[in-house]
Amino acid sequence: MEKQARLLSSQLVQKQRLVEVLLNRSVLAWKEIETSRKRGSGISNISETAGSHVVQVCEIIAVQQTEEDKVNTDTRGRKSRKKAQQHSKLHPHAFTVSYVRRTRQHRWRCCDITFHCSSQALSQQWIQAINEQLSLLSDRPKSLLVYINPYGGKRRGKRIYEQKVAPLFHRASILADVIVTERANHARDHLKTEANLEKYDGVVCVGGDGMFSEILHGLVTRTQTDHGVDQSQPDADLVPCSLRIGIIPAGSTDCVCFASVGTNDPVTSALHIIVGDCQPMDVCSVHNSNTFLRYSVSLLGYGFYGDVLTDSERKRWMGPARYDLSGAKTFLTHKYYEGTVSFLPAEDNVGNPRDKLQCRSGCCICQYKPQLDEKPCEMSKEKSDKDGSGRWCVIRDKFIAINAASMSCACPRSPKGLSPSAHLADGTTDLILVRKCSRLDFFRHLLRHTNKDDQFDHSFVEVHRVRKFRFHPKQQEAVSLEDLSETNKKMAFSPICSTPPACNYSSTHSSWNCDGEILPHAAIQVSVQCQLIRLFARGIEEQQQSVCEDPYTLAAL
Ligand SMILES: Nc1ncnc2c1ncn2[C@@H]1O[C@H](COP(=O)(O)OP(=O)(O)OP(=O)(O)O)[C@@H](O)[C@H]1O
Repeated sequence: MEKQARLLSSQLVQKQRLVEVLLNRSVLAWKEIETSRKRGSGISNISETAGSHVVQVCEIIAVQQTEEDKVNTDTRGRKSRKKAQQHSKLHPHAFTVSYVRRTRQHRWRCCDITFHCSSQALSQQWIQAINEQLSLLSDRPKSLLVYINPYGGKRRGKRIYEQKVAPLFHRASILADVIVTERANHARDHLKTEANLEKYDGVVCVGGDGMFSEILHGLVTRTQTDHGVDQSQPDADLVPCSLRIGIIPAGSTDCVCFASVGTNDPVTSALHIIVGDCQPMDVCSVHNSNTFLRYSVSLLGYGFYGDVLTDSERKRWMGPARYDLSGAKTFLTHKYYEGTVSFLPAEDNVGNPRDKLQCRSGCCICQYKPQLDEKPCEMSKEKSDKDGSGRWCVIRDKFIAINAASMSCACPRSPKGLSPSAHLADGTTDLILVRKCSRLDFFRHLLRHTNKDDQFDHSFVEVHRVRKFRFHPKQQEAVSLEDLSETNKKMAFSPICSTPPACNYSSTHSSWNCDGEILPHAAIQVSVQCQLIRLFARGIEEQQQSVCEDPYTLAAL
């Protein structure tokens, strides 16, 4: 590690103890001089070695002069107050540094530390030196456009923003223009056409996954329009969005926030925005022929997950309990759907869906840049087919579920997620095919989403990491496996009907669940757009990362 030049160092007072404080380009560090009393530190990103503390400059939120009436508020009891008064006579000026402190389960908090100085000039010198370093952090946003869905989740979006997020933005001197949405798609439409995006360094979404999807569609569509790209073309090379998106979780489902931060906590998300984190994210574009349907960042599910969503939408009045009821009902119905899945395997990807390598902060699989020459597909049992952009694999079968997971889709119900090793930004999606099987086998497969067993380790399940895929349903009756008697077998394999409504389209086809929205088409083509957007996040940190202790800084103290 290269020795960093010392920018400033002084003996200051912190909580009535004399400390040596040092600032260089990367860290603010301090160490007690009077005593070397060891304190229980708990979980923290401040490195504490024998009374020395280190905070990374990039995790400092702000520094400000401490108001006089607050100088002694950190003292309890009469004795310590008296001692504090003596100290404050000698060190009447103070400045407070607010910084990120990690707590449990990937949560961040904003902590304050106050240093007392003997002179106003010294206090100002410290404030100026720290502010100068903060001003060099060019990734930090200065101006944000915030959309709040007042009806998301438990209708607490506005309160969450005003009480937990706005004060932090204010402290970090971030200007925010706030729009409280008045209808569904208000944010999407505003972003698409009206918003003056040049004014902002990022867009913030206060709401759940549905609200995030609005922001995603608005921003991606606007970017393509501004660059003259026609997003209705399935093979169009979409232009990545320059503005980052911040997600303040305030919905009933906040999967995207969870996958990119590791927790659904508004304060943590606000702090990731303030420090200017950046997490690239893949986006799937979904088309039907030359018609653009939607973008997806998490799950595209046909069959089981499509049916659960369709049924649960009819039960919205029940609240979140509708998902359990619809899940149970769909499971008992046990339908399968016949069709053809074609996919372009991501053979140049360094990972695979069963390698148990989870996508984490600084993920090497997402950072790997593959060569563009694609090797031929080695799957012998499937027919292969060329479309000029690589070797496609084709599977015709009866499926209970076809899922494409562009991220792990981990949530409290399924802590590992649908595809535990899926990556946020490697340009692929994990295509999971669950073929026709018994109800018991399907139950065993579902159960494995909740325990440590490999959910892909079943003869009727296969998983492929792909860059593109297509699905074409066979237009025939979907049947309940339970009722598969000779009579209805005949019906199940009856000739393909020419007009879908004549053979009850809704029972022969499932719907696609596209990040929680129902798609009206069964036949779709999907293309993964590598790193099309960026979030104010850094991915899930491997463990509670302590800052690397800077030995030179500590030695200098
Ligand atoms: N002012 C508004 N009035 C009604 N609907 C809105 C408004 N603003 C946004 N929406 C819509 O509300 C839907 C749900 O919002 P959001 O994702 O924030 O909450 P949620 O509780 O997680 O959603 P869900 O009901 O899907 O679980 C979004 O699809 C969004 O388009």
